[in-house]
Amino acid sequence: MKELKTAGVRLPDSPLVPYPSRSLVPERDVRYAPVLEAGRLGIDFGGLTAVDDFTLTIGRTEIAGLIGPNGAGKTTVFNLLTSVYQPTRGSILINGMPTAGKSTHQVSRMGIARTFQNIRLYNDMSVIDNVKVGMHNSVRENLLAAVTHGFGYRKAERQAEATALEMLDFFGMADLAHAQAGSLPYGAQRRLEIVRALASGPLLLLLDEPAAGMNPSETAELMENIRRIRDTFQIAILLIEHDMNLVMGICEGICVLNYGKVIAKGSPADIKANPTVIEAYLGKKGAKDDAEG
Ligand SMILES: Nc1ncnc2c1ncn2[C@@H]1O[C@H](COP(=O)(O)OP(=O)(O)OP(=O)(O)O)[C@@H](O)[C@H]1O
Repeated sequence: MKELKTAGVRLPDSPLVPYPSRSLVPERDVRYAPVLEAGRLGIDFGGLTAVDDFTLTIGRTEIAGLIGPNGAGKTTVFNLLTSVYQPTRGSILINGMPTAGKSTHQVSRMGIARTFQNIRLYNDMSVIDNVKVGMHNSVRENLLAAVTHGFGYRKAERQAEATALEMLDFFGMADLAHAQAGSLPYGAQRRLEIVRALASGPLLLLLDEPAAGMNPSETAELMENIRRIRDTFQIAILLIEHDMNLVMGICEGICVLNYGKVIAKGSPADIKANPTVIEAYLGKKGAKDDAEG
């Protein structure tokens, strides 16, 4: 397996004591404390309870899915996990540390990165500069050095450039490094968003509808890339996705939301066979066909 020199976060060398895992895939990551523990999370917008009693544990190297009908509260969960919203109730631990009261930047430094449902790149900037923006976590100390020691800053810049190129190469995009981000084809822009999120060195990567607007071959490539990201960087991935082939094909554990509440958790096989999910989300006939297929 290709080892990136500079990017990514490694699991600790010596395993922790056995952890009583409550993650979506209990047999995975049993020796490590979970990367995410969300406990009884809830948020109200005025009179509307968008998310309620949301409890989810994600293991260190788990690929997990968050699914549910339109308006179920999936993006709101991402906004809670990344401190875009502060919860009305409940708690979030990232790598064992509470996020209560933290800003989005602080939570990013704690190890969460995300992509958005609608692509949010700096279209006028180059591809590589977009990746370098994503690296702000690791180079921020060096920005201070820019003010105090010019040499340190130039060295940090060179390192950032090399790391960004290495990351782009990992996704087959090194030759596009100096193209304008906004000029890339749609699929490449989506890939760049993921590279940029990864560049911050997260422990947990949140992908909001990564396959939206992709054709079947782009989706197949995306699935392969998601697996490669997990295997190479040894991080956890939580994705929101409506493409059930992708979700069932790639996620080891799935959490289903309906009207802001968790209605099921389990393996793809469990979810496909769960009558509550079939009724609430997949549609009786579609889910039955899928489960039997
Ligand atoms: N800032 C907000 N103010 C008021 N209501 C909100 C806010 N954010 C989300 N909501 C409401 O919370 C509910 C959940 O929305 P959310 O976008 O999380 O659903 P979703 O599952 O991501 O849907 P989709 O699959 O369509 O993206 C919706 O009723 C939405 O209108």
